[in-house]
Amino acid sequence: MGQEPVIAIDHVSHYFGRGRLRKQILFQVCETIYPGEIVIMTGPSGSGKTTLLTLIGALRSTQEGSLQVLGQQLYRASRNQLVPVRRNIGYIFQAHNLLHSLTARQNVQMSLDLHSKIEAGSARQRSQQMLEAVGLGEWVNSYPHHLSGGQKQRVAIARALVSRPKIVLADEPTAALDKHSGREVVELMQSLAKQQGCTILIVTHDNRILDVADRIIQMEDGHLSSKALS
Ligand SMILES: Nc1ncnc2c1ncn2[C@@H]1O[C@H](COP(=O)(O)OP(=O)(O)OP(=O)(O)O)[C@@H](O)[C@H]1O
Repeated sequence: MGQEPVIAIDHVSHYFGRGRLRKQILFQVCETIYPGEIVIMTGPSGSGKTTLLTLIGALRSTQEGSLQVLGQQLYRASRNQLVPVRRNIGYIFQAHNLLHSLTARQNVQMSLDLHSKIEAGSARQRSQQMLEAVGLGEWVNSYPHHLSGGQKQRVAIARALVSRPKIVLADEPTAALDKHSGREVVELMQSLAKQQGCTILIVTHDNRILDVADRIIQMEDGHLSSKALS
């Protein structure tokens, strides 16, 4: 492709447990993901998808192999080296993890507060605009318990994208949603990400959203393979 990869995974293995209970979960996984790609990872429950996603997200330590994310080697990286990588990643999880005591806007703005260079007034304005972009302009001051499942997930998307991350990692983003809202949510992620030029990696069991991907990869028993787009 002639471009630097955003994510370069080279013979990454991962183990849980110690001693006799030590169990290998990922086996020499290799994969390269380029800027702007939307990649969907599918595969059976327990095959290691979330484990790989959290390794890429620098949320757990790489034990074996080489894992480069945004040019930073994560294997043996120091805490200080991980912080800038995490700041450039937007995370969207199945349980949207919104704070119930904060309004939709405050939940979104929280993610900008981590970027100390953005001053409060502009953080507020950007959060508001992002909520408008996900169709929640009228719900900016609502608390999560007044929002539907789909609306909460849209707040989580606004929160993940407001800081214009270079990578979005989403774990089962549609699991709690009905067919219509699930589709809406991924199409929204797709269009916002294309506008911002970011790379998206989605883990899903949801066959209804496979067509948003540029590429589908399949995890099976800790082994990753490519899957032809039908
Ligand atoms: N912290 C942990 N300690 C021990 N084993 C774990 C831990 N986290 C995950 N596992 C095990 O690792 C394997 C892979 O789990 P992982 O969550 O990565 O699978 P998955 O493909 O994402 O599954 P699902 O689709 O059900 O979310 C499973 O057998 C799981 O039980």
